[in-house]
Amino acid sequence: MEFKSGFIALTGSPNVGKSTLLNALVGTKIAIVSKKPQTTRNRITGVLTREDCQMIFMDTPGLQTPKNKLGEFMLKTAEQTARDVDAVLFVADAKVGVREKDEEILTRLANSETPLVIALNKIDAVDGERAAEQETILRKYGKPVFRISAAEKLGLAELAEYLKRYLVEGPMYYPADMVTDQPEQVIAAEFIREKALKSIGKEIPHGIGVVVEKLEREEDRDLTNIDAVIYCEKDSHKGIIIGAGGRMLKKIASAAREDMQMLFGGKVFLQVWVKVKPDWRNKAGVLRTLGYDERQ
Ligand SMILES: Nc1nc2c(ncn2[C@@H]2O[C@H](COP(=O)(O)OP(=O)(O)OP(=O)(O)O)[C@@H](O)[C@H]2O)c(=O)[nH]1
Repeated sequence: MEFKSGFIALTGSPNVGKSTLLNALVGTKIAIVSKKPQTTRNRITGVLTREDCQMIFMDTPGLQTPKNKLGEFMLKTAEQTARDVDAVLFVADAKVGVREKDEEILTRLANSETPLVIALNKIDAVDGERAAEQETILRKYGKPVFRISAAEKLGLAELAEYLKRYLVEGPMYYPADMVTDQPEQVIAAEFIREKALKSIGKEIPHGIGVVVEKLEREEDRDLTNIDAVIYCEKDSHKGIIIGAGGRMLKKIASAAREDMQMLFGGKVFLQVWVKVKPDWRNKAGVLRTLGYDERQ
């Protein structure tokens, strides 16, 4: 039996459930899920290994009109990824419906040489009629459309089976037990960012970045020591993140620590600081320190 492998880009508008889908397909919490749009900023790779094949998923940042350097970088990364892969999996949201922007992107993707597969997600949240209506819109592009629910794990086996046809005879790029190639620091930072976004709600819209400055293992004690900094734009935001008596920061850190313990195994000792760096999103240099490398 020949072994097949390939790279598949996950793309679609913000908040349609790409990260949830990646996690559901790969089976371990890697990509970051949040109710806020635009939470995926890194190209997090999920690896699905089976006896006969390996699929490497790229979780691309949402495609949208860029508003600042970070946005420009995100769009560029998404488009580059779509060109370099064996297939593109476009995710649409049955709840919100197919947007004008989705149709623009689908038109572009359908005309490109890379095979395109479309998934209509969140079918658990709509009735059959609504799902059928959205599916009709998506079928216009003459590409396969799958109805799925990433959250309820519906239709995922069929989707994965279909995607296998785009794999090509090739090596196992990653060891069978590996689920991501992101450096642990980046994943740890994403965990903190996700918890902060969830806890702080709308008060600091996208105005934070997280850097893990130290990640050291003490194998004999089964302990990982992590130091991280949350960057925000304003003093008032720093106050919100820290919270009265430091309670908010404590809540963020302890929730993040739980996820880290699951990922790294053993105990995690986590220390988080909050620093103000005005306008951090528009500074290419800072973006690089935060792990968003333009050269990728
Ligand atoms: N009802 C329902 N909700 C879902 C499903 N999949 C994802 N969601 C929810 O949709 C929201 C966005 O999910 P994400 O996985 O973060 O979406 P994303 O496309 O990765 O978002 P970006 O990182 O902004 O591009 C979260 O609140 C998820 O819980 C689904 O199948 N059904």
